Amino acid sequence: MYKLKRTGTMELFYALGLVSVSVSSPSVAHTALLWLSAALRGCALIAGTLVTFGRPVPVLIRSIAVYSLLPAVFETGSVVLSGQGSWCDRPGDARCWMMCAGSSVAAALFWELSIPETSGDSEGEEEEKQKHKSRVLFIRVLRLFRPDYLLLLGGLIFLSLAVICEMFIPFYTGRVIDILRTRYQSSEFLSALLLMSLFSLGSSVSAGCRGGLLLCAIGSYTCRIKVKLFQALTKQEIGFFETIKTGEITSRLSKDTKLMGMTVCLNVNVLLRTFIKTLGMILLMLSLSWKLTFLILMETPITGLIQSIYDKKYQRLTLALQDSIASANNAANEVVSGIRVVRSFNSERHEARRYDRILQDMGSIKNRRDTVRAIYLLARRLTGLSMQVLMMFYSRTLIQTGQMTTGNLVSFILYHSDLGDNIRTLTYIFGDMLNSVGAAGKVFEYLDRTPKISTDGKLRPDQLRGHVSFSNLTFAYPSNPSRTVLQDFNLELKPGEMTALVGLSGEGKSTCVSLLERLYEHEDGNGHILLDSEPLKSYDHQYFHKKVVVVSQEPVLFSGSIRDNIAYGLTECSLDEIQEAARNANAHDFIVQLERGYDTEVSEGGGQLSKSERQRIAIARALVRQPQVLILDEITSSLDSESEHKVQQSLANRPNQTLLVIAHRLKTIEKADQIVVVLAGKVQEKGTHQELMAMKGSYYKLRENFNSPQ
Ligand SMILES: Nc1ncnc2c1ncn2[C@@H]1O[C@H](COP(=O)(O)OP(=O)(O)OP(=O)(O)O)[C@@H](O)[C@H]1O
Repeated sequence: MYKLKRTGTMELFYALGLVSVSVSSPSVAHTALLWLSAALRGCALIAGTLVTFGRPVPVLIRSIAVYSLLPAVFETGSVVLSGQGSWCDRPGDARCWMMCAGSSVAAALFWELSIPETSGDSEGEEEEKQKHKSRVLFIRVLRLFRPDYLLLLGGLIFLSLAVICEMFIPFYTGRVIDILRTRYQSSEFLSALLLMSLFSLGSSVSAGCRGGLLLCAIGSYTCRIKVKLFQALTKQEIGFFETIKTGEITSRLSKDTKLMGMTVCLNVNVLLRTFIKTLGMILLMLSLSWKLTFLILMETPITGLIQSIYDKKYQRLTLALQDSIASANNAANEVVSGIRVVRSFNSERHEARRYDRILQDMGSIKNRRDTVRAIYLLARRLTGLSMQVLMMFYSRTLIQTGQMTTGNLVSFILYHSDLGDNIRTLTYIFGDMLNSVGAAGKVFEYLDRTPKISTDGKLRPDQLRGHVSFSNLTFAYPSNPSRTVLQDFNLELKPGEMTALVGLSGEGKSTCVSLLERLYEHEDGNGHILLDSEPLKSYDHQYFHKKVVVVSQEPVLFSGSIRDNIAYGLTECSLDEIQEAARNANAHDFIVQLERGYDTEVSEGGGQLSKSERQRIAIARALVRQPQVLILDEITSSLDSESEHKVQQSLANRPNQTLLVIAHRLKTIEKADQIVVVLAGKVQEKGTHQELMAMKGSYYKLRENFNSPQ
């Protein structure tokens, strides 16, 4: 006769009439009673904490939940597995009480150490927002896959087929063993063997097709995103490139776009495959022995928790290690590139010590990472081993009582060894998916960015005179907004006239050119720049850059032939036009002397040409467009006098062109119609050479300085 002892909380329930059932053996009623008492005990204790603290304390709630539920879980487990009750069938038993109290404290401690509470509401909200953002990003990444839906669908179908086939292989392995162990019937044996081979073949073929289709989808997706991102980047204003490091941009283009593709394809592939496989395996295991399945599933939360803690810690340390490797490389690079300074300041020892310190830091991070991995492997092995021992022990009883065959056990063991791996993969993939979605976030940030300088202008007049006026212009660079570079700047460039900007270095001459080229834009209300009385932004982007062309101080050439470089950006340009422009820039003669003439490949940056040759190609590139406004920013420094003469002659052949020249060699601009001296971002003086010399002001002083022996 089984009686509940009237102890503790149970006495209270008893008194309230909630517990009054007596059962002679473990039964459904007894189990229900245990669960009811667990629920009531939990509610009473939680109510007690609420009254005491006035608010729910998560750590206490968790401990109470474990403490209250454990006896019922333990007892139910014992009844299900062995058919006998444990010492928890008597609620007052000290062993049960101690086990529950100890386990709940251990569980609470384990939880607190591994998954600490967030410190405040704002952090919780932040986390929630982050999750929401990740979900939104994930959907966006998925949507961009639209053109590859067919490939993806095919991949997913083959994925499911591969998984289903794979799942049946251990099942038929067990069957074959059973047939061999018991009365052997060749037809049964052969059919089991045939099915096993068919499933193996099906799984291999489907896995191959799945891999191929998904890789195709990733390739096409990554390529599409790269092009989109590249287009978005090239539309950005120059100020954007000054605030973002080149490394960051290239990393978005190469690494993050690839990660985005992986997010959906590889992770979803692995996730789905593992998920379907896990589910299927659990179903098959249940069909083999539901009791044994129930036993081994108890391991799942522990494996999941261990894996998730390990992933978080390991990832953090891996990132730290990467940073540390990068700083060690930086330190070495710095010393190697600046070895002359290091040597002449006798700081070899100092640098060696610095490098050693960085390496030691790196070593310590590496050790910590390896320790975490060792502990993880140990914990994983121990859990797996304990579960295997338990499983073997229990399966012996099941086989002896005829509830299971040896073949079933073999299948079961094969499934079990896979199950642990699958659960680990599932937990890992979730973390990895968040990482990849983070990469997508950075790519979308650039994709969504609206350039600060618009290119929506529509104006394309048939006739452009090329009259430019800067009026009351005030400007500061976006990267240094507190420093005004141009202040109330006024300047007029007339068609058919040559204007020269002169002045000391850093006074604002190139800034005028950058503004006229629309590389930067002044803020509204800070003056105007008008071209034929219209603001620059109202002109069509392509039209504008065909009519207003600059040749800058540093000639930039791109990889491709010389011909491509001269016709750069023009859709239609004949070889005659190219050669004509090259002649005017005094580049034709040296080009035809090259082995492949105009088809000579220019390496990136034009490395194998001299600066003067590169400059002449850059001038030809400007002249071939027959611009209405031509800007030459300090080009004469890299030209010999013959080339300079030739260029001046060809410019004289276009009498209606507006010409703006920046020059340090003042001799070259004496013939200019207007010379403007720029000082501290303002127009200091203007006039012809003769007028300015007669004034004996800033221009005169510049000339004097220029002519005086250094
Ligand atoms: N991209 C930039 N971002 C921030 N400040 C800049 C930038 N470019 C130039 N400046 C600053 O603006 C000022 C004017 O520079 P600018 O290049 O227009 O002078 P400059 O007269 O053309 O000089 P130089 O003759 O040496 O080319 C300088 O003080 C310079 O430091």
